[in-house]
Amino acid sequence: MPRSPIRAPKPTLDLTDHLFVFRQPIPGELASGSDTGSEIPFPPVPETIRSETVFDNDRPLEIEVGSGKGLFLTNESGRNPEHNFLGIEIIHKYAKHSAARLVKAGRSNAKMISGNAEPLLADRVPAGSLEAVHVYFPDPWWKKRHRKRRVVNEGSVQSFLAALRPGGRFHFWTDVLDYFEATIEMIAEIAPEFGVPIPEEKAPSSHDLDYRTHFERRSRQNQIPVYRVRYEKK
Ligand SMILES: C[S@@+](CC[C@H](N)C(=O)[O-])C[C@H]1O[C@@H](n2cnc3c(N)ncnc32)[C@H](O)[C@@H]1O
Repeated sequence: MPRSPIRAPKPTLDLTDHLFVFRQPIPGELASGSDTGSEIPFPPVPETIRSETVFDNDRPLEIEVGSGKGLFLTNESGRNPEHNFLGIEIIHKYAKHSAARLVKAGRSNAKMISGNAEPLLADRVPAGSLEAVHVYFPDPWWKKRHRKRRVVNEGSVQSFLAALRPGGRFHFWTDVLDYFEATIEMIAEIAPEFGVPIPEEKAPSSHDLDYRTHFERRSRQNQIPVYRVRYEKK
């Protein structure tokens, strides 16, 4: 199913407090991050990602990998103002769109990073520091030879596990049964500290944006089954 187009935020909307840009250096390229073109003004990601460096306070930090249009971050940061929420989205225009949504909603406890979540989780998040990692409806990469591109893979699961505090949560929802089953099996094998998956229920929806994410809305409106679990680190 194709994704619906998104509108670019108004250029007058100031996103600088809500959007960091992370660009991995490309060998041979100057360290200026020139692949973001004229959009360099967004601040770079702090060397260490924690509430103190990103939000200037010490509240529990939850990270969402692949935020898409930012519905989860916007809703959840409103519901839970005592926590901080950081979304990481690799497609710049979606990261900007999500940041704009957070600005418009007046959220001071949620921000976006435009960039690849995998190296950020592996290298910049201190061990045992996160309250939760959320991955909702990751790109399926159906073809067998492309499966190694899946964002939930052996390496990222190890990073999530290391980054979470004891008792911290990893939420994984998808509508791709094969992805779901392969992930459950892989976690049981390589990350027993996550224990058994805990089923999560779909919440009743009272209005058109009252879903966990845009992809959850799309699946539910099209009667596509969704597989939802949570792990809690031992
Ligand atoms: C299928 S969409 C789902 C978006 C949203 N989670 C939802 O449920 O509506 C998956 C998103 O993950 C993003 N993504 C894929 N790989 C990523 C990575 N390595 N780091 C950050 N975002 C990534 C994609 O650009 C895309 O926006």
